[in-house]
Amino acid sequence: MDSPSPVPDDYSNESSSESDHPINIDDKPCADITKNEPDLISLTSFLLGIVFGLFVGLIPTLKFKGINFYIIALTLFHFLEYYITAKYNPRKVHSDSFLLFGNGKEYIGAHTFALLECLVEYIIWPESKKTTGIQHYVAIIGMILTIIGQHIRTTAMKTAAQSFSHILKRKKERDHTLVTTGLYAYFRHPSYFGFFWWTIGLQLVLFNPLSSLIFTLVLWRFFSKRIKVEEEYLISFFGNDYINYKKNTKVWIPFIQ
Ligand SMILES: C[S@@+](CC[C@H](N)C(=O)[O-])C[C@H]1O[C@@H](n2cnc3c(N)ncnc32)[C@H](O)[C@@H]1O
Repeated sequence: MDSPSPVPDDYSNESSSESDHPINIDDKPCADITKNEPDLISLTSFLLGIVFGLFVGLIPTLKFKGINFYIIALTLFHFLEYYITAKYNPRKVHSDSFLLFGNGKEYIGAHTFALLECLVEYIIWPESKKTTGIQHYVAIIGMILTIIGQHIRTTAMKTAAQSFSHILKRKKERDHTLVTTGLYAYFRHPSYFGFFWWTIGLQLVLFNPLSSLIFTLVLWRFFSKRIKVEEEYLISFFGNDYINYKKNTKVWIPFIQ
């Protein structure tokens, strides 16, 4: 069995399933319906909405509110991945843009592991999940990281628009331009930065010591490798423009240059 990973599989899947053939109607870029089956898209959005609504509704009932926050943030994240791609990058939107389908076993396994860790610790040591004392501050820091991380990720996807792709591009497409404005003027990889802190924030909200450590190590290792490869391609696409951009911007994920 594959080991759990907090990285959605579409990140690691190298085979392109995004639309390579632009579709325009009245000069407006359109989504390819064959890659966005309406029944699947509407059902997925509906189910994400139900789970989101259920955990909002359960806020007064559940004792440990960290669970509510976790599920609300998770469902919102997956909805926004599709929605922002559909809105700002319609030619590349695909049912996989939810980052839920494909071979997502490791990713689902990682979140299941985190929820199980929380449950087991709650059963054997309920005090460990009480939001009093220092834990109150840990929960607040976790929530702030999650909210800011989500905001940065979503804003980056909006700014990069057609240059953003969930799958790493190994061939330059005609509409791929170098993005150096907005958040990209301050962060070299804002969507990765946002996702990194979003994930760690969620583990802090659950007061999960084990998952906090494992998720941080796995994500750090993943992004450090991914950024190296991505930048080799970006240099081959944009040459000196990317080299100069790289010189003047930082990643802001600790120990990644
Ligand atoms: C999942 S997106 C992530 C973008 C960026 N790494 C970030 O974290 O915001 C990956 C794609 O974005 C493209 N990309 C990354 N940085 C870019 C930039 N500054 N301008 C244009 N394209 C970029 C890469 O070619 C890659 O195919």
